[in-house]
Amino acid sequence: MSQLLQLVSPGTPFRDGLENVLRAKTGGLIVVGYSPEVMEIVDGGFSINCDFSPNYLYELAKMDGAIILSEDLKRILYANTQLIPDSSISSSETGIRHRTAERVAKQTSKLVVSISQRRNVITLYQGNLRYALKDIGVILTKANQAIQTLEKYKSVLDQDMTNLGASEFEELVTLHDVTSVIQRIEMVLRIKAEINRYINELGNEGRLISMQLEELVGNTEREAYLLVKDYIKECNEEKVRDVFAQLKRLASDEILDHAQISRLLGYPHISAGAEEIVSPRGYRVLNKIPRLPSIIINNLIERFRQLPHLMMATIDELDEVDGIGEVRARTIKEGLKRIQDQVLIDRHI
Ligand SMILES: Nc1ncnc2c1ncn2[C@@H]1O[C@H](COP(=O)(O)OP(=O)(O)OP(=O)(O)O)[C@@H](O)[C@H]1O
Repeated sequence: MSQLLQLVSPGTPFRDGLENVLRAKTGGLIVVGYSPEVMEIVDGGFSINCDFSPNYLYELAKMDGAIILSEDLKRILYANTQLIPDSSISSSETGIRHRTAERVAKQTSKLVVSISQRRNVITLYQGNLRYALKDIGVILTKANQAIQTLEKYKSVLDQDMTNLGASEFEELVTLHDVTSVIQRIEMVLRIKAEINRYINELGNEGRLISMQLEELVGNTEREAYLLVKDYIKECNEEKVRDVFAQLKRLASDEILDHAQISRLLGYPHISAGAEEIVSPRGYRVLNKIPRLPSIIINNLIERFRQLPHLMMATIDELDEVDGIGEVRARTIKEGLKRIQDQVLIDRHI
């Protein structure tokens, strides 16, 4: 769907052409791509074979019948053709143009666009997908509302993350604290995905929204990834990826279920374990220390296993880790202390 929307996003010549036809109120039926399956159901018309231009599309739409474009939308191949799709293919549309469009899309898997003459709407069909393009003003309003919601959720998430960070240094983190933060992250990511859909549909009108989104949550996926790596029972890349894949699949009410999320992290006995104290490995904290390569972070975690042990490590002990010399050991020790001080101050704001 998002690829489809990008194809017809505002600012593209194709969208300009569709808008021209819509404004002219001639109606239109357009097939994108000319494969053997399409050839089979096309009858009559003229071969045009010229470069695509929004104005040509508008002129050709004045004629009856369907227009066929090349798959890359660069050429207009045929106009004034009749499409004869298999009439046994089901269609929920009532008008002939729209019914034809839906059937052709199902039969050929090509993108078919129907522009209604009377109802002022552009409808996209591809396979079983059907999508009526919305007015840009309406989408912009929705996208702005979603950004406002996102801002609120993100600020609560930031505070929760800081509080979690502070509890980590005090060794007071419960599994419940961790699953709460993961819930919030997932909600933020879902709003982000919704806004991304609007951005796709807005094309170059969505630039400002896109910048705001990047500013607000550009880093959230990375933070979420490190958080899961910090707490998942068995830490390997495949398991971490799996947690995110499964989180995505949860229904909205399931995200609120702490037991579900604990299970994803590898803690199946939630009723007994909700208040279980857990310790992070230290991925999030170590990633905040500037210029610390990931290989060294991995070596540190392999050696000390948990953040509390890492915090207690002396400069000599840090120095013994592969890839760490005395200077770097000092930087790490100071970095850890600085992050601890900062997070404890921030928590009490
Ligand atoms: N099989 C077809 N092949 C090509 N063009 C078609 C086909 N069926 C309908 N059309 C086009 O649709 C026009 C008539 O559509 P009709 O008014 O029945 O459609 P509709 O779905 O109600 O759309 P609208 O909302 O534009 O009225 C025809 O004049 C013709 O240009």
